[in-house]
Amino acid sequence: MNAAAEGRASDSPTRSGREDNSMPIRLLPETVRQQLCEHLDSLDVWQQLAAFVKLYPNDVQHIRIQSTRGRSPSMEFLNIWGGQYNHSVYSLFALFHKMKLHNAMRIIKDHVDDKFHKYIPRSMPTISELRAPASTSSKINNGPPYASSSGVTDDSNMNSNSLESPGDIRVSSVQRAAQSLLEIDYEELVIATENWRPENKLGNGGFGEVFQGEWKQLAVAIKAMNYIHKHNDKTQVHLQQSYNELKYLNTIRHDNILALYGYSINGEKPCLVYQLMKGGSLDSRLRAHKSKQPLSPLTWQQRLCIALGTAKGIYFLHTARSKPLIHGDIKPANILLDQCLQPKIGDFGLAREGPKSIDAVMEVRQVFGTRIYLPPEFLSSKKLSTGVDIYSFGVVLLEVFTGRLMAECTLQNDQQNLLKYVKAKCLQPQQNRLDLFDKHLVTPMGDELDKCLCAIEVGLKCAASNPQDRPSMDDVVKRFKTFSTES
Ligand SMILES: Nc1ncnc2c1ncn2[C@@H]1O[C@H](COP(=O)(O)OP(=O)(O)OP(=O)(O)O)[C@@H](O)[C@H]1O
Repeated sequence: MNAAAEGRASDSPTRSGREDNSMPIRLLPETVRQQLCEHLDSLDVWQQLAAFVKLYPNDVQHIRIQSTRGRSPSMEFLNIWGGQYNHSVYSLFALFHKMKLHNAMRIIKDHVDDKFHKYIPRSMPTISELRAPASTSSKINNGPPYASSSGVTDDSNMNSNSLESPGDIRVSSVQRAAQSLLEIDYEELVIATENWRPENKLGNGGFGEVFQGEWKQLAVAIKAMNYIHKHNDKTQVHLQQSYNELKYLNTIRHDNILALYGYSINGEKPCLVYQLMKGGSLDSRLRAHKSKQPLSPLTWQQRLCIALGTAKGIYFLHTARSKPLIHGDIKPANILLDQCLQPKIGDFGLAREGPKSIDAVMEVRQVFGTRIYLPPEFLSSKKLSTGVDIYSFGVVLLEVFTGRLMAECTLQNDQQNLLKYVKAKCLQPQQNRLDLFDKHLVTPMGDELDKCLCAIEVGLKCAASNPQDRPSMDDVVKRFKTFSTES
């Protein structure tokens, strides 16, 4: 009998003998299972879990097949390990403990005896742990560029400057990152949002809720973290929750990068305060025809301007410092639009310093980002370069001009759908290519048609499977400048 059947993980955390009289995994409430699986899927750890409990190869193969069919691999793992092999929630808790999956321990802690809670580290969760996955399981390892207590670590080959474990984060480094940033009194944010009035809520994100408000005559968006810490260690919360946004967003000033105004840590919940982007996210704008109060679709010219602005923002990230900064999660949801529909790139939770130069490649231990926007060399060989952002940008371009969203293609079980479809269309005569364009507005004509076809062509080049075939962001910006009415 292998370890999976024997319950190898059950001798921990206490090693005081089996504690398997706890609830069987299969009886975990559905909401908890769901939350747990979304979290584990976002970390992409099912293979490590399966290896740790020595699941039979045919079980592993079963999970792999189900995963390619769009099923949650973590749910499959639980079904096998918890169902077939009848392990208890305690065993699962012990397994997570061994694998340092601390947030997973937190998710199921109410279903194991209180005496084991002490095995959950007292340290505050990292950004990666706090970022509950989005509604799909496509987001993988949201971990920021440091070894996370979720057990997912980056490669030791990585430049040490870009690799700080939560324990390594010094107050001084965060203070440095926050130096030019205002510390805002929480009460001012309560007033700004009219006491977090539900009508002021812009949406929910992985970190918590986002509200709009008026603070000192300034229209702001306030991200209120939903993690309520219990250890009264506000400095740690500040360090670990805000570090990446502070470190990167606060040090980069560019018209196409979202402005971070300040932070607040003296209240009920830690908050980050940003410029309010009245046009919402590009993602919501591309889906606007489906909303209850549909907005008019973006015009072709607006799409071309959004493409140019986003390309400029990425180019800046890749070139502003001696080492490129890789955003790592370029997608329509992270491109925000101001009232004039100018784009700004936000969400630097996954940004990291890249290899030594714009053309260099480095290997990392874990993939991070949103799977459907990630290139094959990163997904399969964990090769990180500026090419990752370029590929993601290419996918975004195809979405913007075709009006077809990758997430929706994925629902039809074929992530390559959009790329394949566009590639095939581009081989056809121009007349047939007209079908490519977003059907929610009049097909472009004349000069505009040429520009939009070129934009799609650039999108396809950026999303080339071979990173060598992708253009540089410099080339992309130059190309879009010629399409734009901007001088
Ligand atoms: N500065 C802003 N101005 C206007 N709306 C914003 C701003 N920042 C975020 N939002 C909106 O608030 C909602 C939540 O945003 P948030 O960035 O927290 O989550 P997300 O990007 O959807 O998810 P995740 O953080 O998991 O990637 C989204 O609808 C987003 O468009």
